[in-house]
Amino acid sequence: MSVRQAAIEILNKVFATQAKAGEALEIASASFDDRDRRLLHELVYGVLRRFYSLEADFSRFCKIKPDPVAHIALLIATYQIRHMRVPAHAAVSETVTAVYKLSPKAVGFVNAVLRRVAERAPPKKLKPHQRAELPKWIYASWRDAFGADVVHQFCQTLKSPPKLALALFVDRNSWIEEAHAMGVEAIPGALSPCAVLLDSGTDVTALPGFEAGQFTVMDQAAQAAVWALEPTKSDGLILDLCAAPGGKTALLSHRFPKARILAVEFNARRIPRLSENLSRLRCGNVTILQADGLDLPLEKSSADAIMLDAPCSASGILRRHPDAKFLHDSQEVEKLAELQQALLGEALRVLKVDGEMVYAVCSIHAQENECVVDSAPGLKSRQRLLPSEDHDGFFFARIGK
Ligand SMILES: C[S@@+](CC[C@H](N)C(=O)[O-])C[C@H]1O[C@@H](n2cnc3c(N)ncnc32)[C@H](O)[C@@H]1O
Repeated sequence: MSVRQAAIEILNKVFATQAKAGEALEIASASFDDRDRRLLHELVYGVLRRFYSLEADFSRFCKIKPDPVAHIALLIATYQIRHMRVPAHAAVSETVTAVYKLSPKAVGFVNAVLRRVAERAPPKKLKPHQRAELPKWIYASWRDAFGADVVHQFCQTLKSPPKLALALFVDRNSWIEEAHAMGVEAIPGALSPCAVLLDSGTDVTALPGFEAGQFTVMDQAAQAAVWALEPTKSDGLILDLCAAPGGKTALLSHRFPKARILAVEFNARRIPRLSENLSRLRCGNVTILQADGLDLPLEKSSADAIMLDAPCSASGILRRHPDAKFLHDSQEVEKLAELQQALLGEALRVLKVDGEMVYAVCSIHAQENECVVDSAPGLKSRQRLLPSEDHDGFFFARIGK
């Protein structure tokens, strides 16, 4: 199978069956060498990031509605013509060959449309949601919440891959010095005392301390949510609800080495990875519990502190996971908000009086943010970080009892 064919199939799975792009890519990548794997990755993520402007571009030349394969092929080829250093004739012919294998009757149509795309400049005017590369409903909701200028500004940052961010469990200055000595550019992150930022393509396995579990990959906005937790007792019981794959558990474990940490995860299929990560990151004070965060097998008022990193629509991490904008609609966001509210209620049941918890989500929709926490009587503070060049969008709130 060619790279373009694989890209069409992966994107089709994302659009038609709401598959996660990362998982589909991991499966498909196994049959390609490094160079083709990088190309496949770039085609899939490039199209997901710039879907709306690409669609507006080629649609000018479509007299009929393309079938799903033709639609995705047009996205892929238009992406190559506009954003990659692939000669237009090669982008067209390679894509047309892939269409021939997957939907032969669409070949003539795709070929004709792509030739027009290659001859013409991109459209001068795009609708606001197309400029922001967002579905209409997300654009409208964020425009109303944050203002059009702010949305357009942060959406610019969503069009390219993010920096690599690490949470370090060793002295940050010494680690950065070691990285510099190896010729690796690394700078401290401003949002977390243990964050460092590196170029997006950096190979983590070649960095100092990888084998020794001295760091984990985690955006610095997510780290800030963990640093927001201020337990009254640093050697008590800390619950990490919704723990897999364990990034925040690991940071909690290293921040509070004397605490007993219980990492709760509902999805049994995610437990092996959680367990593997925690042992690689030397988190000796953590016990894993497979349980439903909505019905915890724990006494009322038994935990000193709780981190609740709730499942969400991932609207804050579109730069990292641009498929998230195709996976949830506004009704699903409402359903997620109900789940988040219920998880918060159960967390507050098991939290000790005078204990403290952090509610966090990597989404910036108000429904999943202030609408969830504002009715909590012990709300102490809340913060929404909008996505930027240096970090993801994130929301976290400190809540006492
Ligand atoms: C946002 S992810 C957590 C990321 C994790 N805290 C980290 O930093 O690596 C949400 C997790 O919640 C889990 N989850 C979903 N519903 C749950 C429930 N009812 N009880 C416990 N965990 C749940 C999901 O399986 C998923 O692993």
